[in-house]
This record gives sequence, structure tokens and C-alpha cells, in this order.
Amino acid sequence: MSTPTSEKKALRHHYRALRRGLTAQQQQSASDALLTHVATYLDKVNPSVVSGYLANDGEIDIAPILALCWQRDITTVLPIVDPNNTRQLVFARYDSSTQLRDNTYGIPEPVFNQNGLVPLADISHILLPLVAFNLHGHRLGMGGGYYDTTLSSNPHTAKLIGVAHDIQLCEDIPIEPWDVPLAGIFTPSGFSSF
Ligand SMILES: Nc1nc2c(c(=O)[nH]1)N(C=O)[C@@H](CNc1ccc(C(=O)N[C@@H](CCC(=O)O)C(=O)O)cc1)CN2
Ligand SMILES: Nc1ncnc2c1ncn2[C@@H]1O[C@H](COP(=O)(O)OP(=O)(O)OP(=O)(O)O)[C@@H](O)[C@H]1O
Repeated sequence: MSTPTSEKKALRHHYRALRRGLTAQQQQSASDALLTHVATYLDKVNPSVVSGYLANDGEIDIAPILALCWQRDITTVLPIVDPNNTRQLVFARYDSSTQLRDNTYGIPEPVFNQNGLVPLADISHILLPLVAFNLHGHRLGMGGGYYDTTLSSNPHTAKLIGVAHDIQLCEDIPIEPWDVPLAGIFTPSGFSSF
């Protein structure tokens, strides 16, 4: 029987393969185009603390965006998969001197250090890596439930903004009760807010 969970699994497989299939040149131009949209947005909203990610598995590379934040004195943080607490993320300060190590999924993340942690409540904007998205603010992530669980079980005021390649647009994303909606999405073709 097809369930939202099994449908999500099949969609994840499809959209992860699509983004991994982009050439290095397509990835580079996607990242360049994204930077121009985000730079305009940063000028407008002047965020205090931005959460990002380090691209993996064909995700669009936002390293230039994080570097731009540093130039503008905007604090940047990265998620850390909490090894002691299933499905929870914590957030650690990230700058050019941050020591990284690979997490359990092979994604680089800051070495856990109590002093470097930034409370979720202090984050103004979270750039969420997506596997697929629709234009109503629904998203499909990697399936760990990390962002959904963290954002639904801890108080926060962060604006949730997805980041994806245009080819990750999918109008039939199954919606489950715990899915936390996005306020907007950046793709190389622009910014949409919902
Ligand atoms: N770059 C990046 N960083 C991120 C995320 C992300 O999606 N992208 N996350 C967003 O949540 C968190 C990590 N969540 C992840 C959840 C599952 C898998 C993953 O590869 N799952 C395997 C199955 C692993 C297993 O259970 O054995 C797979 O689907 O193949 C990766 C990251 C935090 N950091
Ligand atoms: N708020 C929550 N409370 C309890 N379980 C949850 C919650 N959110 C997600 N889960 C669990 O996590 C699993 C993965 O959720 P889902 O398929 O929505 O992941 P995702 O949105 O792709 O992942 P992510 O949030 O990491 O980007 C679900 O099967 C569900 O069991």
C-alpha cells in the first residue's frame, strides 16, 4: 500500500539522483545565481544569525553565501547531529577557523564544543537544505526528521527558508502532521515567499 512515508521514500530517491546528476558546471552556475538573490535578501532583512549547511549529495553549494555573511558581520552557524539525542540538531558557530569533522552521514560539521553552541532561539534565519519542495512551503528533507523534530520541539522565532535547485520542484509532496512549513525558498531562479 502506498503511504505518505513510502511515497516520500520514492520521491527522495528520485530527487536525490536528479541533483547528484548535475554537472560541476551546472552546480557552479546554480551556486553563483543563488548568491545574487541571497545578497539582495541580506541587504533587505539584515539578519543577525543565519544557519546554513555544507553541501553534500548534490545540494546547492551555499559556501559563498556564508562567506558573504562573514564579510557583513552576520554570525553563521551550522547544524550538528546530536549524537545523544535522536532526531535533534544543535547549532554551532561557524567561521573560517572552525574545526570540522565528518558526522555519521559523512557530512562535515563543527566539532562539538559546548562554548561554540548557539541556542536555536538566537537564530534569525535558517537556510534548510531540501531534497524537494513545492510552491506552498512544503518540503522533503533527507528523511531523518532532524529539522522537523528540532523546530517543533524547541521554541524559536527563526524564519525558515529552503534552498534548492529548480529541478527539485515537485508539486506532489505528501504532507504529514509533523512537517514544519517554510516561509520562503531560494533557487537559482529567484526567491519565493509563501
Ligand atoms: N548538508 C546537509 N547537512 C545536514 C542535513 C542535510 O540534509 N544536508 N541534515 C538534514 O536533516 C542534517 C543531517 N541529516 C541527514 C539525514 C539523513 C542522511 C542520510 O544520508 N541518510 C541515509 C540513510 C542513513 C541511514 O539511516 O543509515 C540515506 O538516506 O541514504 C543524511 C543527513 C544536518 N546536516
Ligand atoms: N515532530 C516530530 N515528532 C516525532 N517524530 C517526527 C517528527 N518529525 C519527524 N518525525 C519522524 O521523522 C521521520 C522522518 O520525517 P520526514 O519524512 O518528514 O523527514 P524530512 O522532513 O525529510 O527530514 P528532515 O526534517 O530531517 O529534513 C518520520 O518518519 C517521523 O517518524
